[in-house]
Amino acid sequence: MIELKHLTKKYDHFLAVSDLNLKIETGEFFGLLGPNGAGKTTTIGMLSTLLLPSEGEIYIDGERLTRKNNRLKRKLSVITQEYSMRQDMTMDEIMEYQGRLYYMPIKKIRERSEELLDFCGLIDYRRRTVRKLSGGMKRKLMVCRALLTEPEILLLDEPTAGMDALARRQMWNLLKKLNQQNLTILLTTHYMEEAETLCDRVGFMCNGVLEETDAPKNMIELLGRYTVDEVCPGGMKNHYFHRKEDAIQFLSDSSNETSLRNTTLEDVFLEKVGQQLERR
Ligand SMILES: Nc1ncnc2c1ncn2[C@@H]1O[C@H](COP(=O)(O)OP(=O)(O)OP(=O)(O)O)[C@@H](O)[C@H]1O
Repeated sequence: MIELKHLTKKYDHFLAVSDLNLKIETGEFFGLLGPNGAGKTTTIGMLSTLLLPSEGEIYIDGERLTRKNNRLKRKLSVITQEYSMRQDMTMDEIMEYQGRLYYMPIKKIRERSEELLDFCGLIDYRRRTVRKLSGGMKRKLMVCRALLTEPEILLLDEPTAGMDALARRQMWNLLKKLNQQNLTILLTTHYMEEAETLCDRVGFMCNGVLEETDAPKNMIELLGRYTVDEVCPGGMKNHYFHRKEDAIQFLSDSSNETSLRNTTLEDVFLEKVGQQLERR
């Protein structure tokens, strides 16, 4: 279990993450959502111990996480937004290099690499250099590399940023399969559909503050499962309804162009975070 207690990060006097309290259960898939600059990457940075909190603590399975606690740090693996891999190395070489960094026996590195590259659908490309991989393949390779040391928790900062629709879905399937094997996953994303599809729970962050956490389904239920989009003279308006009959009644009463659809997590996000952003 991951536990963040009063986690706070200041860059000089700028408060990037403010008094963040959050529990993520073992085996949970958690999504941290928020607009640009909300403090998501900073939170991942503190969890990976690359950044030191200004205040507060992080506990993993009840034990306090510090930079010096290598045994505890090995329970976590992080995938950042940058492709931090040598262009001239093959997949096999990337994996071997990583394993050696962690003093893994070569036999174990080879066995585990084979298993992971196969699991991620990369085995046929294992002798290809990073330079010749597509963006999606590079991201999957980063997942393989992060899992080599058999972590229990995977932290992913925008794992599908810039990916095309097919590569994104392949990554979703991969992350789902890993989570089904009881890997705890914390990801940040700007894609609400991604969070709605993958996450057991999501948290909305805005201006360094974690506003709300819940299952996407619950958030949608609370707002209203049915949305009517109405084209008004001033722009598009959304109306949310708990009962389909009420939404249909609204449609027939409206003189504007209207359409009925299911409410999505994106609607919830725009309702909650969008209003705060408009005030900025
Ligand atoms: N090294 C730094 N020094 C000063 N300010 C920083 C530093 N890193 C981040 N910030 C600021 O902290 C705030 C949070 O940044 P962070 O990168 O955590 O946001 P984010 O939610 O990950 O954004 P994005 O979705 O754009 O990646 C931003 O206002 C950012 O400008």
